[in-house]
Amino acid sequence: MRLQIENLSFSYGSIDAVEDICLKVKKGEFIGLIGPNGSGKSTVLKNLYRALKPDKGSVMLDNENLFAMSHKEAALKLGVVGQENEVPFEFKVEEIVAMGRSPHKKLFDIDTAEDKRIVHHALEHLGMENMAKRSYQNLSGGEKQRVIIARVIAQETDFLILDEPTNHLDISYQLQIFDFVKRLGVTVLSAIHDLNMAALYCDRIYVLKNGKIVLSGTPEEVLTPENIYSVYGVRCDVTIHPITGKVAITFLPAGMGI
Ligand SMILES: Nc1ncnc2c1ncn2[C@@H]1O[C@H](COP(=O)(O)OP(=O)(O)OP(=O)(O)O)[C@@H](O)[C@H]1O
Repeated sequence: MRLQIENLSFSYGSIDAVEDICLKVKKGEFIGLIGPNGSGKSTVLKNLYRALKPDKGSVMLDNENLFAMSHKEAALKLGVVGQENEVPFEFKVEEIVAMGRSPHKKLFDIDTAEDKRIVHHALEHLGMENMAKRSYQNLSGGEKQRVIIARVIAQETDFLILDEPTNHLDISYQLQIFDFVKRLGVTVLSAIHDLNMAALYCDRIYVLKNGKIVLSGTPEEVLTPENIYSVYGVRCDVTIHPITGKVAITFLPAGMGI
């Protein structure tokens, strides 16, 4: 087991954001975390990448207590794309991506030819090589998102935690990012809003509602019209797509419901 979360709970002051979360991720799995706005997806992920500390529960990464690891040890194992990616100073795109190499280095180590090759390779994969010298702050939301994904690729971890990684991206980059991450063959835990994307890419899905996991299973098991209605209050039609062989959801506007 790569990741095992047991009974994790977290409150923001008096707001109980997530409660008794139990979740497992096996090696090589692509796991989706879905649920309505405010259901607690980011809070769970922030507790994993240690932006927050759980009030209760345990998190084991490769059978080690995640919270007993140094930040560097954790960063060598876990790559993170969070939701807030603002950078306070003026950095070039290639400098941001090079930050992904820092867990592999000691303080004051300079970038080696190998680091530069990895950074270039990551930018190339995201179609950003011609933007390497641009200032990060002047990029569009989608371009920034691709730089942050290039940075996590340059970090070369085999476990990615992604919080809405395709937020801001047009459909071509959404598919490109998920295809790319899938091809990497790494273990992934990702919050995903788009249920059709979750159906296309996830091996298993956990569903959060009001801070609790209410369902889990394969996309076929979880993404049924009944479940989607009970979690989101939205009517839909679900079929198995003839080309992808995956669940395809058509949402039904008010008045067109069954
Ligand atoms: N910094 C904070 N202070 C207080 N409450 C917070 C804070 N961040 C989140 N919350 C609350 O915790 C709950 C869970 O929020 P969270 O951001 O984890 O949900 P989410 O499922 O990721 O939502 P979204 O889909 O909108 O990104 C919500 O009720 C939210 O209002």
